[in-house]
Amino acid sequence: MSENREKYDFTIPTLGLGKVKSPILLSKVFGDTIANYVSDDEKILYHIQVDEDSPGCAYEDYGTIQKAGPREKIYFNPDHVRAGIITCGGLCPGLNDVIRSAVRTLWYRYGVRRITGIKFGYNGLLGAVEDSLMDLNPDVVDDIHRIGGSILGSSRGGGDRTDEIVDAIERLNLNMLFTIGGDGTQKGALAIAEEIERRKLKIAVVGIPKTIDNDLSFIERSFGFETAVVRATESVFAAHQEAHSAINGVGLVKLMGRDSGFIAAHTAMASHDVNFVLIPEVPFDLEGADGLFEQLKKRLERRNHAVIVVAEGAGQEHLAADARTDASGNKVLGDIGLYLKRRIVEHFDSIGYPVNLKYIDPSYIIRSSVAIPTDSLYCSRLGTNAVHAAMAGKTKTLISLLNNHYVHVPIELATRTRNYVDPEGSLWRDVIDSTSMPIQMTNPKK
Ligand SMILES: Nc1ncnc2c1ncn2[C@@H]1O[C@H](COP(=O)(O)OP(=O)(O)OP(=O)(O)O)[C@@H](O)[C@H]1O
Ligand SMILES: O=P(O)(O)OC[C@H]1O[C@](O)(CO)[C@@H](O)[C@@H]1O
Ligand SMILES: [Mg+2]
Repeated sequence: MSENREKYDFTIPTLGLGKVKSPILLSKVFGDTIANYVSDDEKILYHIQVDEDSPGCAYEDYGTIQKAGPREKIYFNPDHVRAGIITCGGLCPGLNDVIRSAVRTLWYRYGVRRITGIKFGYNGLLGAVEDSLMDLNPDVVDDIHRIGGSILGSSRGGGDRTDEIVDAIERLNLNMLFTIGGDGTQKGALAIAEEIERRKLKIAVVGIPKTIDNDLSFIERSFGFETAVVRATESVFAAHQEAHSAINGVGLVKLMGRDSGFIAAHTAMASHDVNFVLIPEVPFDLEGADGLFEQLKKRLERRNHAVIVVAEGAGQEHLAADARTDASGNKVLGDIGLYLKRRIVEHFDSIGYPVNLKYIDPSYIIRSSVAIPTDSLYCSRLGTNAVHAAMAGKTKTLISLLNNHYVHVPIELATRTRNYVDPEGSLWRDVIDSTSMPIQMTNPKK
């Protein structure tokens, strides 16, 4: 097993040595009940699974990751800092919590007074919108955790115009940029940081990973994900209630999850009412003995009602090919929810076994909602650690939670691959167990 493990290079790029004494007064002594500075040498293990048969089974061979947190010596003199914060890509619960925490840490902990919010993502830096800048301070961000969305707005597209973006960053005199966004945003951030390096500028680029789909690698759980699952279970409860109260009732709920079915998988397990979970990682048939129609019929004959959860990226093979992409280059997906709704009703009508199907698509209600407390707390800590990283001169770096520690992960590593539900892993196995979805449905013979 351990032979297959890849060794990752977790080296964190920096702008230079930290020579400035941090204005945050912490301790270097363990046991004095005062929080300690974190040194660059404090690391955690990436792989914690131990395979006892293999020599040197864990430890350094498989990568150690630098812990995030306040450094005793920092790179930037806080008086000289001009920080920029940007949110890009789709909305996600907790964006405002991250902004709030970054602003408050810059202001109160480091004494930074020049903080600029860039509105509507990378397009805001490209002059595509009027009044694209916003001064940020603790008063402005005081209550923003109580509202969903991002006070800065967001957008797709434009991220590949790296030269123009760096020109704008130079014009604004920024020396640190916080990029809050998903894989696309962070790929853009890396390109920006590389151009900054080519121009021999000293500007830190630190990412805070955001994706409601939970599909970023090297991030244990992305912020907003728990909120999404909580909100999604409310829709499943409604779908179940409707289905349970009808003759041959079928509740069909479509959830987000473009390439990865984490929200669908977790919601199914958290709600205990779901019978069929359809995710992008696991193909399924509609027709045939192991197809959805036949298995749904069996379930209805047995229990009179059924609930199906489908992730938006599931079953795309059933839909007409669509070559379109959005402004960021993401593939435009076919609407699998509406397709299933139509096909299920048509099929059961055609066999003289009509069903009463209620369809719920709560996607944007979920995505724009306020973060639940556990997510809010998480966002606060990500924002704070991002500021510590930038002040210490880290760049091309993401803040992540791994093995229950806040750590620095190179953006290059985090954006190299996507995080998927492993059809052969324990999460999907437990989904199958808890829903009793027939296992043969998940292995179509094509
Ligand atoms: N490969 C890339 N290089 C440079 N910029 C990119 C790249 N991919 C995307 N971007 C830019 O990043 C921004 C956000 O990308 P995108 O719309 O794909 O959302 P995201 O950050 O992946 O978040 P999510 O998928 O959660 O919505 C856009 O402005 C887009 O132009
Ligand atoms: O409708 P939009 O804004 O293009 O975003 C939809 C996509 O954004 C996401 O919510 C990711 O942020 C995906 O789950 C979804 O596919
Ligand atoms: Mg993305």
